[in-house]
Amino acid sequence: MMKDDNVGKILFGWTSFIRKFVLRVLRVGPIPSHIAVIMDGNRRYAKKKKLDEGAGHDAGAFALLCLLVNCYELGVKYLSAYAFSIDNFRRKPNEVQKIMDLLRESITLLTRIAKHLPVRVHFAGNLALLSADLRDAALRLMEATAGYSKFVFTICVCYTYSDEIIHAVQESCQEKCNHIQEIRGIDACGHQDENLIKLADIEKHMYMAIAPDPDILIRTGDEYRLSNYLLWQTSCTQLSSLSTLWPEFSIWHLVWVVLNFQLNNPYLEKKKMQL
Ligand SMILES: CC(C)=CCC/C(C)=C/CC/C(C)=C/COP(=O)(O)OP(=O)(O)O
Repeated sequence: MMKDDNVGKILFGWTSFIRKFVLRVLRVGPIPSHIAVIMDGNRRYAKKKKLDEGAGHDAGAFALLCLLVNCYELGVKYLSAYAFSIDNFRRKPNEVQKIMDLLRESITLLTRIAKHLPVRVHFAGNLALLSADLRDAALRLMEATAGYSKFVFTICVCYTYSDEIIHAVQESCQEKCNHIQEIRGIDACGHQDENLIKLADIEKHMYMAIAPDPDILIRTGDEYRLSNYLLWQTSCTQLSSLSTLWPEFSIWHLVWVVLNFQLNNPYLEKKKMQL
């Protein structure tokens, strides 16, 4: 279980001189605007440390909140995390329940953190699949932090890219239908091109519309797949697969990944221009 005194540990326990110095040095180079993470290796971490499975996810949530603080201080503007995919509902019921409980605790913790760090928290995914109380807590946190614009933390929950694209297409169709109904009988024939669904319509209705495409996607736990995560948004993203288990992800891994981004940046920028 994540404890409330973790707020202090996350915000103040890590503010060492070395950490601040390292982040300042890193800021000399280009800073990624958006970092996304696939947090693999929580159960393996628990096994390695001879803990129960839930403790691995607790440690993973703590690592994520530390990354949030480090990204904020580094000057990154968006952090997105794949916290729970729709496919994860196929796991054992007690494991699903534990992750849901952890999400609930994380919402409480983030509400407290937001009092110290002006972070906008956004939940991206099919929130209708969450239990009513968890969905309400998520919506309340989104509403409470909606006024912050310096940093956006997106928690992808009940998310898969396939679901995101179906959602965006359905919403776009619905919007066009409403539009056609409005103009029917006035000048419907003259609006044919307007009635076609365009790229901008789809993008507007993506769950991830709140953030630009990620500059870096980190996957831990020695996995090299995208697992239905942000497939639309990652055509020009630097992929960093690390063998580290997620709960062991530290500031040094972040430094390594950002340094690689800085080295590759001229190439990535050139590729973006060619799109
Ligand atoms: C603050 C916040 C939103 C917290 C998120 C909590 C958290 C770490 C969720 C990760 C969930 C998950 C299914 C990870 C994959 O690791 P795994 O369980 O598949 O582990 P394995 O790769 O060792 O099997």
